[in-house]
Amino acid sequence: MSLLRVEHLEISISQPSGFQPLIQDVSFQINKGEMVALVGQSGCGKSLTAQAIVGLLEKSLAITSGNILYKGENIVNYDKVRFMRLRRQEISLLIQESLNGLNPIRPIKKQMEEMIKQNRKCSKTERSSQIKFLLEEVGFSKPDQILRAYPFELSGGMRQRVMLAMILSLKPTVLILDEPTTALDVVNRNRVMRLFKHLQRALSMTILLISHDQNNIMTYSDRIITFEGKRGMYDFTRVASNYKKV
Ligand SMILES: Nc1ncnc2c1ncn2[C@@H]1O[C@H](COP(=O)(O)OP(=O)(O)OP(=O)(O)O)[C@@H](O)[C@H]1O
Repeated sequence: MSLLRVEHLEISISQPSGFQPLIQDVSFQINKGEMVALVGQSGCGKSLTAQAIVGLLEKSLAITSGNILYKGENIVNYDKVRFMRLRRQEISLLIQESLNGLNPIRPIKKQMEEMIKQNRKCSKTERSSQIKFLLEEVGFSKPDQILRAYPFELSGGMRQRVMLAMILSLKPTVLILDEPTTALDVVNRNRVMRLFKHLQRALSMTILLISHDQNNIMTYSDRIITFEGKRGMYDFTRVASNYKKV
């Protein structure tokens, strides 16, 4: 059984004349433990689909048709509380704007501690060693320096890796990455992509990667789902068997 299945999804914008569809008839499925790339031309609906999956569509937008099945359950009509729980416990979305998710006037340590405290009961020692472990996992060789820093003291790429460490502390089953590496330089881009691959394998994490970076897609994804069509409303699935796998 697929872990996540999107069936004939239609997302519309509310206008005085009624709902106008922005994307229509989007269908695909993702199996547990896969890294799947979602690709397609700009504006075809990749980000909207990701936002719909985690219940973060803007107020003016709505799912007007179709289903989103997670572990067999249709989550389309979840209320705010259930979506919040889903995002905390099951499906995390990392987007460029996540960079703004850090509080500029609180040191990284406090922010990471709070995130873990909110979501899991563990001792202070356990929490502190988990935080360091996560920062090392995302490529910081001196986590203590990062923990003392304020967000404004870090580069965009470093802040993104901190956000990623915070999201990983939630131990999501599914990680949706919307253009996760655009703020990073080439070295960190490759490092972060290798990290995602490692997480996929080590934790059997399921990853949905939205990216325009052909290199990332070809090198790291197991499967590619392509949105095609004039209005960004078609899709098909292609197994990336011809690509070099890492
Ligand atoms: N809040 C919104 N209000 C109105 N239209 C929107 C909104 N968000 C997205 N759209 C429209 O919905 C369509 C799909 O947008 P979406 O951001 O999902 O595209 P995308 O495939 O992620 O594009 P890109 O690759 O450029 O990020 C586009 O036509 C876009 O203009």
